[in-house]
Amino acid sequence: MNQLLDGLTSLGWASGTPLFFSGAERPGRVSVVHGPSIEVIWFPYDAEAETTLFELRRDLNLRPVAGDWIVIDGGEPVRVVPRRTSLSRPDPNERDIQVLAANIDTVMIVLPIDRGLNLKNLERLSVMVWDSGADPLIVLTKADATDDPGPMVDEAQAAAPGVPVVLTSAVDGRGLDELRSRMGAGTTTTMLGPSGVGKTSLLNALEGHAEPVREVRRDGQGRHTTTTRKLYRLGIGGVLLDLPGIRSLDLYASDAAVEETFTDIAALAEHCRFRDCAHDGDEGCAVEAAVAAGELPERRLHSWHAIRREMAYQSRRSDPAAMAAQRQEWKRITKASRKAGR
Ligand SMILES: Nc1nc2c(ncn2[C@@H]2O[C@H](COP(=O)(O)OP(=O)(O)OP(=O)(O)O)[C@@H](O)[C@H]2O)c(=O)[nH]1
Ligand SMILES: [Zn+2]
Repeated sequence: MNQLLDGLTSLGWASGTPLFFSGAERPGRVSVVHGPSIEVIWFPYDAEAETTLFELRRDLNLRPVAGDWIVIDGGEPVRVVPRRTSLSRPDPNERDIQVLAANIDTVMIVLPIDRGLNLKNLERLSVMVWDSGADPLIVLTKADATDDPGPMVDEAQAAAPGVPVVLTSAVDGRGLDELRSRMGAGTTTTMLGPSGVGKTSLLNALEGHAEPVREVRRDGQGRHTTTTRKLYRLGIGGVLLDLPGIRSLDLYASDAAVEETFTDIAALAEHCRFRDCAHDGDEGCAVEAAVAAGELPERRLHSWHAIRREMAYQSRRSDPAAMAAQRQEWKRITKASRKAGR
């Protein structure tokens, strides 16, 4: 059993958290979803990990995503473990919210500073991360390509109050140890950021001390060894989920997540005359007063307005009634499968 627990830890399971399988059930983790099938790294017999492609069962309690813990019984997935955190965005094709990845502890918001820092992207991404339940970490890349990174570190800090900011370079290696120190055994990290910001370079640089997860793959024709380029088992102990699908910046988040990112505006809003003040020409608005007094950058209030507008659009686009009904259905199925499974 101890060896199995070590194996699970190497997939990002935090020791000390409750075990999610019992009896003949076997544990695994979803590394990637290919249409109707899921790739699962799991432990069929003992502590030796294998990767298997399973067809998705229609009656699973949740539609699995990368990062999900999953229970295999009788050679097929029978249950997705309730998620601790989930990263989501509006589904580009359907009127719904799409969960992109599950059970991520830290989301690195990766942005370059070689040509100035895009604060708007930083704010949008932090809202998305706060909403997921994971801890955000701002990673500024390409520090070697700018003479004076200091002011941009300060700007990043001011744009996301309370979120740690790490200055890095894949070229000279600065900041990498600090990232590694946050990626210890039993943690799962992923990276968010637009194309070209340096995510792949960062991963390769971190991987100087790491190796991709390597297991035996069974594909019906026998067994052969392979590597999974989606779920990296880092030398430092943690797991890095590399999810090319998560590179869009569409936003869906709760009001609470916006407040976490805009704590400065939330604090000022306490002093607005009206509780439902829109900070947009309203009488007695303390936020606009702070902008006028030069205490709050105007850009910051513009971002806040833009993000709120976008969220209002997204929530109109998706159908809340249909979503609520779907959630009820999931709950019902989870309960039923728990009763049947134990
Ligand atoms: N000077 C400098 N250039 C870097 C650094 N990291 C990445 N680059 C360059 O930036 C470009 C994009 O880097 P990638 O790592 O491919 O970026 P990415 O975020 O993975 O891009 P996508 O795969 O498109 O999402 C490449 O030309 C890299 O050589 C760095 O630390 N310093
Ligand atoms: Zn106001």
